[in-house]
Amino acid sequence: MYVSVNAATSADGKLSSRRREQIAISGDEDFDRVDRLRAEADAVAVGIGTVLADDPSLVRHDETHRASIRGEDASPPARVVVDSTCRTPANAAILAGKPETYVLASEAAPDTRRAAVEDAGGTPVVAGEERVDLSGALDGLESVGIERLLVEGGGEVIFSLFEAGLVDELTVYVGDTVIGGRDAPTLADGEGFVSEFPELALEAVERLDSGVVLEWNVL
Ligand SMILES: NC(=O)C1=CN([C@@H]2O[C@H](COP(=O)(O)OP(=O)(O)OC[C@H]3O[C@@H](n4cnc5c(N)ncnc54)[C@H](OP(=O)(O)O)[C@@H]3O)[C@@H](O)[C@H]2O)C=CC1
Ligand SMILES: Nc1nc(O)c(N)c(N[C@@H]2O[C@H](COP(=O)(O)O)[C@@H](O)[C@H]2O)n1
Repeated sequence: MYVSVNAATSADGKLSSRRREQIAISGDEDFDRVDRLRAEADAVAVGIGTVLADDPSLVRHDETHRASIRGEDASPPARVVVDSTCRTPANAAILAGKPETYVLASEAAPDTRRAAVEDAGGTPVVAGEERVDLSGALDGLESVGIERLLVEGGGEVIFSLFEAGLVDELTVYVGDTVIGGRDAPTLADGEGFVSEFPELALEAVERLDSGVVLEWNVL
């Protein structure tokens, strides 16, 4: 599977404030760029922290761009939540309507929560004992035809993907603001690396809105 990570940070590397509320760091041009990235993906993923903070639907994408790649009848990209214990609320926007939503869970998810996710329209994919085993879960997604995954965050999931060596490409929009705060989420949180830091090769730099888009391949 090809895994692409895209997120927007403040100039000081924050995804949001310490309140963990959704902040529009991107401007219109960058949101349009993200819609094109979504259109190129088989599925768009976020972690449960992002679902609980932002309640995203992940439905919006550039339909014209998708049709130009896949034809007019192409179905929209599927949605994915990384959610060990199936905490995704039944009324979460990410479970509403179409397209399909895969909930990547672990064995620790109680049967009642798995059933609640299914009743709300989601499809659990179980990998790992306590937390989601991301490598196994992505294999599960591949088995249902997902070859290109766009991950939008948040910082915990992005770090774990890097830690597991699963990221192929990283794109970051750096906006023109400073958020600050030691408890505010950053692009890659988790425990952090202390050695053997992932290495990136800079592929492109583009001015957009009042910020810049940086695109790296992961070596
Ligand atoms: N500016 C931007 O582009 C974006 C900003 N955001 C912001 O980011 C914040 C949310 O980020 P964050 O709190 O880091 O949450 P995440 O969305 O990264 O979700 C983290 C949760 O995912 C679950 N999880 C399951 N398995 C794993 C695993 N193997 N590795 C890591 N996590 C796993 C964990 O919960 P459990 O154990 O219960 O399963 C964990 O707490 C919000 O403030 C949101 O607004 C989010 C996306 C993009
Ligand atoms: N690219 C980007 N720029 C920002 O400034 C953002 N705040 C985000 N957030 C991500 O977008 C998701 C919401 O998407 P929908 O409104 O459902 O289309 C949100 O959950 C974050 O993952 N992204």
